[in-house]
Amino acid sequence: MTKLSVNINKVATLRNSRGGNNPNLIKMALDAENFGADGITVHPRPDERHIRYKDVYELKPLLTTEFNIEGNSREQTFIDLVLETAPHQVTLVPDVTGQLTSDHGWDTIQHQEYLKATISIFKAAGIRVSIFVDPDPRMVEGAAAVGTDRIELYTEGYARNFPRNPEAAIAPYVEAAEKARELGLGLNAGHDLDLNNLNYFSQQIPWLDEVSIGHALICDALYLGFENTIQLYKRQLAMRSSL
Ligand SMILES: CC(=O)[C@@H](O)[C@H](O)COP(=O)(O)O
Ligand SMILES: NCC(=O)COP(=O)(O)O
Repeated sequence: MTKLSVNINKVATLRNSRGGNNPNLIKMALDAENFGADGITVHPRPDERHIRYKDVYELKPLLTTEFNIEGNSREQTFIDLVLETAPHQVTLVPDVTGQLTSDHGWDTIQHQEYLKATISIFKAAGIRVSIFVDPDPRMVEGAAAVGTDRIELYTEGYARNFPRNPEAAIAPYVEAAEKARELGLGLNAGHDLDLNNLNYFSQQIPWLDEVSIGHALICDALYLGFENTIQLYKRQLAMRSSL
């Protein structure tokens, strides 16, 4: 069954807006686990506008589910943070400095040497590595060649096109996911997944290992409550019907 990793960046964004500790990020992470999350994802950025490096150090010993740290490994501070906190998984994302949010995957061919070297650092420390890629079979082949354990498919394009034409929206993702399976890569997905588009994605690619979801899930929680929302997302991943 596909795991749900709850991205708590937006909880930190809300907390930081007033400078205090409300909402309490640690409590919300632990509550997310109690409410059924299979993991917690954070994506620290150098300006610490949401998750702070200090949060990551505090979270690690307290979490009981899978901890996934996403970020830009071109920053030495990110590499140090990951090696010092030793999460279950690190997801390498080719962010550029000052980027609003992640908006593209790795070019795994152009950056082959860099990725090989960086992935080997994390793997030597016993940390599973996933790399963020666009749904392009060539990029998936490139990912296998650099030695990553998993890929994370960047799903913003799927989410954007889903309301108009679900079949067309999912097609490149199924192709990329099949390539990943053929090459023996684990498979994650994330970005803009929500209660409307998650079940279809999950049913079309049932071998998906994990989704990480933050923005929509935290927005839904404002209306539906945090516990209920996590359960609703889990249900989308569990539901199987003849489409
Ligand atoms: C890697 C990725 O897909 C992003 O979705 C990111 O982790 C989300 O975090 P932000 O919403 O803070 O950009
Ligand atoms: N890796 C994607 C992620 O962690 C959350 O993305 P989003 O749901 O906030 O768009």
